[in-house]
Order: sequence, then C-alpha cells, then structure tokens
Amino acid sequence: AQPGAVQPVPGPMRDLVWGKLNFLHTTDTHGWHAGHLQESQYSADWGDYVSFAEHMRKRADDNGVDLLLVDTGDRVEGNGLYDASSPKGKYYYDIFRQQHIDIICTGNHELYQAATADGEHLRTVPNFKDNYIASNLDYIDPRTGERMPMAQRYRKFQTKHQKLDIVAFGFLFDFTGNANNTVVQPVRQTIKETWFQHAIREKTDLFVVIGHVGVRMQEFQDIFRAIRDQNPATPILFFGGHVHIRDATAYDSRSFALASGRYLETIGWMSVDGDLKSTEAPQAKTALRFNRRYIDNNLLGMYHHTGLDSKTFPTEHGRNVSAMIAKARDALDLDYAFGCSPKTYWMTRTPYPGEDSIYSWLEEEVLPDIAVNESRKDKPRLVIANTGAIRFDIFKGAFTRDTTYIVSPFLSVLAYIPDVPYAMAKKVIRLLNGAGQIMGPELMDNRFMAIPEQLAIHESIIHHQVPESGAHSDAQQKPLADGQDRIPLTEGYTTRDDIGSDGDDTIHAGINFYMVPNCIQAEVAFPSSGDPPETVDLVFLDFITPWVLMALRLNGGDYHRDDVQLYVEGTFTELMAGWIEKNWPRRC
Ligand SMILES: Nc1ccn([C@@H]2O[C@H](COP(=O)(O)O)[C@@H](O)[C@H]2O)c(=O)n1
Repeated sequence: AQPGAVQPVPGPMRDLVWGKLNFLHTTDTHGWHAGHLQESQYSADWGDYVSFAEHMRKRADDNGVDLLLVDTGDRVEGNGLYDASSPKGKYYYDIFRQQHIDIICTGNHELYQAATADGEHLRTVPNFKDNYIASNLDYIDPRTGERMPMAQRYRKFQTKHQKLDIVAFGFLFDFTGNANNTVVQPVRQTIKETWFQHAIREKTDLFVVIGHVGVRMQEFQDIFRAIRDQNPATPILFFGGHVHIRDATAYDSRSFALASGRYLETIGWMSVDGDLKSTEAPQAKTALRFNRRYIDNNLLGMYHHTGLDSKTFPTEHGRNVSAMIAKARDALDLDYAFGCSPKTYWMTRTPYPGEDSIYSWLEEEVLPDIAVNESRKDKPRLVIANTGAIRFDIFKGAFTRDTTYIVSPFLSVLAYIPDVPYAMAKKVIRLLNGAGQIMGPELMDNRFMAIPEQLAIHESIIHHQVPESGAHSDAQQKPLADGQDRIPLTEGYTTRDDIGSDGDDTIHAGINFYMVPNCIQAEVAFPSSGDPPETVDLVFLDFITPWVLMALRLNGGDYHRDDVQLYVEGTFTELMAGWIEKNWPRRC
C-alpha cells in the first residue's frame, strides 16, 4: 500500500474456490493504481496486486492448475496518477505494465481523446504484445492515415499445466464517442466477419471472451449466441466491465460471465472445474463447476487468500512497483491541498436533492459561481451538468490535486447557446431526465449522461437493517482470526448476482444506493420577482451537446452544433478546483 494509506480493517471472510482453470480479473481501474488511500477496504495498490498474483501463480504451479490474469479496459481517466501529468499518463504506462496480464483489451476511456488512443496504440499494446486483443477496434495511423487493427483480432494459446487450448477474444461495446483516430465496429457486424467465423470453428477446449462490455449487454449475448451455435458443448467464459458493478451470470449451463467492479476496489476471481479437456469427455456434457469471488482490494484480504502475512507477502517486484507509484505521486504533488472540504459529499449514498448530496452542492453552490461569462453575466441562464461527469464522492478533509481528478477527470468545458426562448429552454432538463432515449439520427440513450452504475441499477437500494456483527448463518463464512467469531462488519459491497449473495470475499454491512437523475440544473441570474425572462442563455457541459440539441429540436428549436459556443475559458475540472480554492479553508 502507499505511504499514508489507511490500514485495512478485518472482516469475516469467504475463501476462494480453486478449479483446474482460475482467473484474476481487473476492470475499469481508471488510474486508481495507487489504491484508495482514504478507504481501508480498498487501500492496496498495483504493487500489492503484483505480489498477490505472484503468490497465486506459485500456488497454481504447485498444484498443477492454471491461473490467468485478465484486464478489460478503462485503465485511464479518473485519478491524479493518470490525469495530473503532462502529458497525461506520463507515469501510468510503466506502472501498469508491471503486472503480467494474459488477456487484455480496450475500454471506451482509452478512446475519447485522440492522444489517449495514440498512447494505447504506442505504449500499452506493445507492452502486452502477444496478449492484447482488439476484436472490433481499428486504429488510424496519424502520419499515413492507414487503418489497421488496434491489436490482433483473437488469440489462441495453451495453458501451462492443464494444457487447455483456449481461443480468446477482446471486444468493446458499440461505443460511438471515440475520437476520429479509431474505429469501433459494431459487435453484430464483427461476428459476421470471416476471421471471427473461422476463429469460432477452431478446435479448442474453451472460449474466453473478454470485453469492455456489461455482462448483461446485448453485445455479449450476441457473441455468446454466435459461438454457442457452432460449439454446443464447449465452455465459454466471459469477463466484462464498463458498468462499474460486481456482477455474475450464466448464459447457459456451460458458460459463465463475471464483472469485477471499478476503480481497483475489486479483484475478480473466477474458477472452472470439471472435464475441461475436450478429449476428456468428447461430446459428453459432463457438469462443469464455476465459482466467482469479488475480492476487496486490501492487504488483509490478500494475506488471507495467500496464507501469508505482512512479512512474507510483499515480493521484491511488488515492493518496487509500490515504490514507483509513490515516486510518481510525489513528482505529481498529488497530496497538494486546494482546500479542506467541510463535510463528506456523496454521489449515491444519500438522497438527491439533499444536504449531503454532491449534486445539490454543485447545483446550489458551484455551478452558479463558475458559470459566469463576464460579457453576459447579467443574462439569466440555465446551467446543466450531467451527473456522469462526477466520478466519485468528496470526503471530509483535504481536497487535493488527486481528489480533483478523482471527482472530475474529464476535459469537458461549459458551452452555451445564447438567447434561447425561456419557454423552450426550461423544457430541456425534463427531456434529458426522461427514461429511454431521445430519438435522433443516432440512437442516444439518456442513461449515457448518468453514472455507469445506473446502466445496471434501476431503482434505489436501501438497507433498512444494518447488521451489527459478523455472526451469520452463511456456511461459507470464515472468521478472519481464530476465536473471532463476532467481528464487527465494515461498510462495503453486499453483492447480489444471478449466482447468489455469497460472492463478496468480505462480509459487509450494506451501503445505500440512491438513484440520481441524468442531469442537474441551476437557475442563475433570474429576476427575483415578476415575470420570467423572455430568453436565457442555455449553458451546459459540452459532453451532452448532442442530447441538448436534440431536446431543443423536439421543442421546436432549430439549433445545430454551429450555434454552440464556449461559455467560460477552462475545463469544468479547473473551474471546480478554483471554486474550492476560493471558498473552502486552505487547511483542515
Ligand atoms: N467527457 C466525458 C466522458 C464521460 N462522461 C461520463 O462517463 C460515462 C462513461 O463512463 P464509463 O466509465 O462507464 O465508461 C458516460 O456515460 C458519461 O456519463 C462524461 O460525463 N464526460
């Protein structure tokens, strides 16, 4: 863990179940490779994960079984370690590559900015040369204009001990927000291509499909169907991401799909046991046993799963990686405090609107103050921000350079359309917050403006009874230390997936999740009494421009991209950090 990271707290644990073939899975790490310095449950860093994987590989070797590591993208954007450097990712590439990953693919965040896609192609793809897969993604060389696969389309290999033949794919969901130096081909088109049709006819023991795709998204269902139609009995394993939740499901009795959360809070575990070699049971559908675990990313858990302790756990390589991260954090001055947050502001742990809601704070305090264009400052305006622009809670205490990027990593700016009839402008927010999608030339799902979790979670989850201790009837529960049969529960994930509610490795007290709207809105410089204004400036984060234009059009406003102008200089992130510097005490 990083210097200054909070110590993990023991909790009742569930063990890992090993099989002949085992996996560790990370996804949507978004630059959190230093771990969560302020949250005990997730305070291990990428160096600790390197040590953990080394011990787990050794155990696999000792027992003659196989262990593979998977990463399913969105490694960047969301933490100072990636975002605070210039250029972005100056330290990240060398840190990330220290983990040996057997199958790796791209997420949408590697593609929003052309420079990030360049970095992916020039650094991460070669760093993971034989293991990087891009089944439906092409890269366009900026010098020649040549379009080429981002990496190999699929990978065929054999495992070390069990000698299992594996055909692996690496997909991205049908993402359309990429910069123009990449091309994402829709999955339903890709699976018709000759190379894919050939690959699914390869003789193999298992198919492994990794993807930056939610395990319940249509893209995975389509891939599953295509493979299964050709291979009635072959096991198919899916590793997904994007939605930022812990999840597992099975598409049929010989398939299994796992999603492993977000922000290096979770290391996913999947194991498969049974007759895996196709020659062991040709054509016979002998039962397979799948297991999954969501490992909280902290040292106590890693000690528990490896049977080691603080002295025996860190490997030389792991220690070196932790040191690399500490050095990078220092060089980036990530602990520099812009101000001291007077309280904790939550994204979804508290109702919106509400006094502890980060969105109410933005709407009532920040947006009115930062959305000011000097030449139009007296003009009434509606200021709209999408809730997905905010990526994490703000904890009471120091608001640092790191926190800035943790909360708001994007390069979005405040844009506006001047002098929109108020009667039309005031209807926009209702359309943006409507369910479903605003129909346009492209299908634009309104949920893409909100936080990714709400792609999967459709109603608030409120835990009315928070258990006080770890005394459960769960047969798999194991006390962490001998004689400790009543350990107080820490707050954390209490995952319920299609397999059951025994997936989390640590038994937690539940955390509430309150749904948030897609967008919030502040009314600024409105007359305090009398008639509403005839026209207003409609100000919004440029990320939601397509939705705003479509909402205006649906209300009879013939507005186009040319009508959208920059409202204030500076990114939203910079404006927010500036607000904090001005309004919160410097020191805690
Ligand atoms: N400039 C941006 C980019 C993205 N968002 C929000 O992030 C969501 C995607 O996040 P994932 O980690 O799931 O890929 C997207 O739907 C937006 O809500 C943004 O606000 N601004």
